[in-house]
Amino acid sequence: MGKAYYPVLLDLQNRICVIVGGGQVAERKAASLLEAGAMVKIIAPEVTPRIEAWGEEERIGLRRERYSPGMTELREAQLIFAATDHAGVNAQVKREAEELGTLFNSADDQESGGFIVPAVVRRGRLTVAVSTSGASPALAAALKRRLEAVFPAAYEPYLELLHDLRTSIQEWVPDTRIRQEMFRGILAWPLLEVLEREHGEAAAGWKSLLLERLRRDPSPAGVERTGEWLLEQVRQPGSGGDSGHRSDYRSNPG
Ligand SMILES: C[C@@]1(CC(=O)O)c2cc3[nH]c(cc4nc(cc5[nH]c(cc(n2)[C@H]1CCC(=O)O)[C@@](C)(CC(=O)O)[C@@H]5CCC(=O)O)C(CC(=O)O)=C4CCC(=O)O)c(CCC(=O)O)c3CC(=O)O
Ligand SMILES: NC(=O)C1=CN([C@@H]2O[C@H](COP(=O)(O)OP(=O)(O)OC[C@H]3O[C@@H](n4cnc5c(N)ncnc54)[C@H](O)[C@@H]3O)[C@@H](O)[C@H]2O)C=CC1
Repeated sequence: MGKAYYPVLLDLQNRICVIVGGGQVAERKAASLLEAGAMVKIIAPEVTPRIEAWGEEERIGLRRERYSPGMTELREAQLIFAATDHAGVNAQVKREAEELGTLFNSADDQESGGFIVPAVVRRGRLTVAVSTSGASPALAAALKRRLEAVFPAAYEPYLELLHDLRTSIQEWVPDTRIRQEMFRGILAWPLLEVLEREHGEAAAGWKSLLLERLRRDPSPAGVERTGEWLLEQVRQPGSGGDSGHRSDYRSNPG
């Protein structure tokens, strides 16, 4: 059995991340770093057309040179990636990263003692990361594709809504234990089902209705009652009632 890695989610917003190498692997690492809002700097004599374009658009810093120890970019970096096709160069980058005490990723050496990158499914605030600890990157990528089908796009607004409900409940309910019971109770609501059909204003309408109900009855029992009410709306969208939002739901069943 291999070693056990410790998974974390890094906040790299506006942090400098340096990639030595400019091929396919460097491009993939750079794309996900840009998604995370990092300031990416690439050092390589030859780069892919996409990296070239990012350089021209100044979306990344591009230094078209061979790596040599002591470059300013590495000293400023929070993370250092070695992704050249020369094991010797990658090993040199590793040595410098160790001297600097900077977290390091090697594209070609799992024993490098740095961090490794998982395959990722993102749905807004939801991150599902898969790793095989280096045993089979191909399997990590294949499992990611399977998980993409498990998590539909509605998870993005679903998490936004859960976040808003949670923030309000934190204001209304002083007791942590009661809050926790409420948060767990909300997971039983058929919210995902609603958000798969309702978008924009209709979805916002549901949000205010749910918040209003919870505000009047901020308790675990209130969560349960609101869940039952919501289920009723979802199951029998045609049954009576006085809510304009409910008729929105009825008029746009999918
Ligand atoms: C250790 C690790 C270090 C690191 O890079 O962080 C590493 C190392 C190596 N990868 C190699 C090969 C491939 N890597 C991929 C793809 C990905 N590799 C990624 C991560 C990792 N790769 C880390 C372990 C992660 C884990 O196991 O969980 C992903 C998940 C994330 C990312 O890179 O962003 C991304 C998928 C992203 C996605 O699809 O979403 C494919 C498949 C493909 O390209 O379709 C192949 C070819 C098929 C195969 O070999 O399986 C080789 C051999 C090179 C050779 O043989 O020459 C090495 C070196 C070695 O094994 O020593
Ligand atoms: N971790 C991963 O996911 C994967 C890792 N690999 C490994 O990563 C290596 C790189 O793969 P690719 O990107 O496909 O290779 P590539 O051949 O497309 O790119 C190599 C890059 O390294 C640059 N380079 C070479 N010498 C350099 C130096 N002295 N200083 C700075 N840059 C230099 C080149 O200019 C080029 O941009 C492979 O050799 C393989 O060992 C391969 C596939 C996946």
